[in-house]
Amino acid sequence: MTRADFARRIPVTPDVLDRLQRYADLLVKWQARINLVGPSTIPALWERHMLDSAQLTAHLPSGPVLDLGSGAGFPGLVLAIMRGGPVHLVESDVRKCAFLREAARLTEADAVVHNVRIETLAPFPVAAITARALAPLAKLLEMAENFLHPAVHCLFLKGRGGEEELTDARKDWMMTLERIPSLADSSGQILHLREVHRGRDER
Ligand SMILES: C[S@@+](CC[C@H](N)C(=O)[O-])C[C@H]1O[C@@H](n2cnc3c(N)ncnc32)[C@H](O)[C@@H]1O
Repeated sequence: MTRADFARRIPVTPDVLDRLQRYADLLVKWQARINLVGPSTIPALWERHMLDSAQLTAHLPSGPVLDLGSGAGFPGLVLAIMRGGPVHLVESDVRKCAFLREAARLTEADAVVHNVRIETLAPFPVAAITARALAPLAKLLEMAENFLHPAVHCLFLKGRGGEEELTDARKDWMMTLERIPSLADSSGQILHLREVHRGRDER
């Protein structure tokens, strides 16, 4: 998938596309020095990373977003570029945070980088929580627990194992669930959770 293919799938302004390109260029440049994403995924950057992240914009409520384990900025930094912020990027690795700060500066993204482990971050109000490739769902909800409230939307990008993770998470958590097929991965889905709270459905 090229940048032009991406723009055919996701409606974006020329300005946003230009800022995404700046982000892509910086990522390729830094990737030579630090491992930001799997090297084999670089040729498919616009599909595997940009489209995969950008598809979440259609499902996000307005208001602050918290992106857990942002790594090189997927999906959080793409969302900050596409829809404005604030998007809070939580990442424990110091070098990845240096990259995220530089990428946010260069793309004029409304992103706040928190170089901490998510478990230690003092909670603040957010409208949505996003994550990709951080942890299985049950663990992810534990990590997000301080930020959960009935109105928060959780949008988690999941691959093939999503169903198994759901079964496991439902042993300890109740939620309203919508499954959305991924635009970027034929075996993947977005788990859109609302009203997440601890408990077990005994019906
Ligand atoms: C597999 S990477 C995924 C990165 C990105 N979300 C993506 O999909 O490309 C997971 C990232 O989460 C970070 N991480 C792991 N545990 C964390 C924690 N408890 N708090 C904050 N970041 C964490 C790691 O440093 C790593 O960059």
